Amino acid sequence: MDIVNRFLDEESLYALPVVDSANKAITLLDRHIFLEFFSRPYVREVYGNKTIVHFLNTKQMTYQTKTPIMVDAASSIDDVAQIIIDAGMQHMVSGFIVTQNEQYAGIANGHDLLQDITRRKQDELYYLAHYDQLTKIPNRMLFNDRLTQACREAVRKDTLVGLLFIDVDRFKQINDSMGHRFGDMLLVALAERLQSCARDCDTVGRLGGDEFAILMDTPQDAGSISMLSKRVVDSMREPFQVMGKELYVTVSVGTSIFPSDDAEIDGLFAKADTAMYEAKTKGRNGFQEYIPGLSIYSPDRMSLESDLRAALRNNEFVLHYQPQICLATNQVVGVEALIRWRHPKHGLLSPVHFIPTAEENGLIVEIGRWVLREACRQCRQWIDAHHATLRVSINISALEFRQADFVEQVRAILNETGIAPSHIELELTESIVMHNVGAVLAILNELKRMGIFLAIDDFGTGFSSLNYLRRFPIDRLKIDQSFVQGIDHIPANESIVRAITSLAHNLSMEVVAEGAESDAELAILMACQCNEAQGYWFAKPMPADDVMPWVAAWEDRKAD
Ligand SMILES: Nc1nc2c(ncn2[C@@H]2O[C@H](COP(=O)(O)O[C@H]3[C@@H](O)[C@H](n4cnc5c(=O)[nH]c(N)nc54)O[C@@H]3COP(=O)(O)O)[C@@H](O)[C@H]2O)c(=O)[nH]1
Repeated sequence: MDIVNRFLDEESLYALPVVDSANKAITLLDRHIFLEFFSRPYVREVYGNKTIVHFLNTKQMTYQTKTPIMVDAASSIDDVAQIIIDAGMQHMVSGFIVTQNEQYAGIANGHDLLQDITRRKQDELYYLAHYDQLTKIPNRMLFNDRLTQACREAVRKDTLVGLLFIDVDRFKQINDSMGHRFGDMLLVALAERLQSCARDCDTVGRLGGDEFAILMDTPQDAGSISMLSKRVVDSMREPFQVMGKELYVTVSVGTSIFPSDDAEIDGLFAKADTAMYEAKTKGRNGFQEYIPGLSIYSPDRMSLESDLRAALRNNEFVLHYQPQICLATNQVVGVEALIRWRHPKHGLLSPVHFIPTAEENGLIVEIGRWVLREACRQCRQWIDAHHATLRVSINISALEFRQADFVEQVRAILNETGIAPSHIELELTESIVMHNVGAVLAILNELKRMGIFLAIDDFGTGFSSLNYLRRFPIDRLKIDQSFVQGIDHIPANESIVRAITSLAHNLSMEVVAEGAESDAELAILMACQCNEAQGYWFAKPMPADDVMPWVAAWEDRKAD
């Protein structure tokens, strides 16, 4: 072997330093050779111990072999370290030639190697324990630690600490439609963007999943924390380029301040989390500071799951309805059914608190069936009592839609409640319809044959193939509210809404704009030729009993 000869010839090699490079193929010279070459005093000791050959359990190799022992190519220097340690050879002076593809790499002194590896192992362990492996930013443990330190420092100096809790809107949909690798790459890009918003003295951390946090060190006042929150939300306006695709992402941010909101770390997190949910409830893509009175509801996943089962059993869900207005006639043409949870302890909870978990644990199928039945029953009652001609739009989750008997379930509920299919619209997301397109097309065609209306919800936030879109029997595209909000002063939003409207009209679809809140927004939506709109400008979602009186009042107001 070249390497052996070279090794034996070049005594000077003995003095070379340890080469410490992980993930290289490693050759361990047979101890017979290095024992001859290296320090005699240690012979006895090594003889007395297990040999590496023995340790590796490589049967064909004996102690006397002159052939270098090849460790698996995937072995790293850490494996060697493990061998040294396990074989009880800490006291060996020298003995390892580390090569890659039989290239000389260096000579290791047992002590040095061990020390070096121990130090690096410690560094690695610290890194693993404190940094998120995907995004390379501090993980929850290190973030908590820094927050604790910052709060101690703040007490000493009588200053403040700001906590921003950041959740990516609709991350599950992105993961489901684009795959987990794409989702991972997006999280990496998000972490970078968040870091670009913060100052060097702040800490940006990943708490897990699609949750991030920023520790704002010694903010001047609550205004500085709001400014950072706004910067974070605004920074998402630029689309992300991930794996050759362009994607618009929004985030919801909740903030809390030490010590005014809470003097304990857990309390600060709970309050920022509560504020974040409030931001989501207000339509996502925004920030909210914690204000006393916001109901704190942040159960762990397990308790939420069992609470949700109990909620189904105890009939704690309720539907609220938000009017949809035809912009040409100003008439109420439909209502969207939106679920709420009348929680026995926490009052009326927004779906942002429980729909994502229900989608993860599968309970959404049962909840969705309840929503469908209840919305159909309610619509039938409005028709019977008020001769209403309303259409009720119902949100359908991916898991519900993918049930093998979804169409049959819909048909059975329509029959059971006696509602005509032309009063019902199902809202599906882009991620539902653009997945397994052949099967989806068959289901959509079947629903369409029944006479049900079909809409794509949150249009613009996912990926739609225009080729598929034109083949689907879709009646309406609902433009996501993130493009509607601020449309009067964000030129990009207006361009997006114009593009979607023109696309929809060319495909013989109508457009509903979601989240219209101001006169100015509404004026632009009309100028963009949107067919319908819904949003707080008209009305917030309301209990079923308020709908007909609201419709009557709207008609009266129109007549005046
Ligand atoms: N699978 C199901 N998902 C459901 C169901 N019911 C609701 N949801 C989904 O939960 C998300 C949050 O819904 P909600 O808190 O009800 O918020 C809706 C509106 O209240 C809100 N909205 C409407 N107008 C405005 C406005 O002018 N400003 C503003 N800030 N928010 C407004 O938007 C939500 C409507 O969302 P969408 O469905 O996209 O039209 C939401 O994702 C619901 O889909 C359910 O039964 N099943």
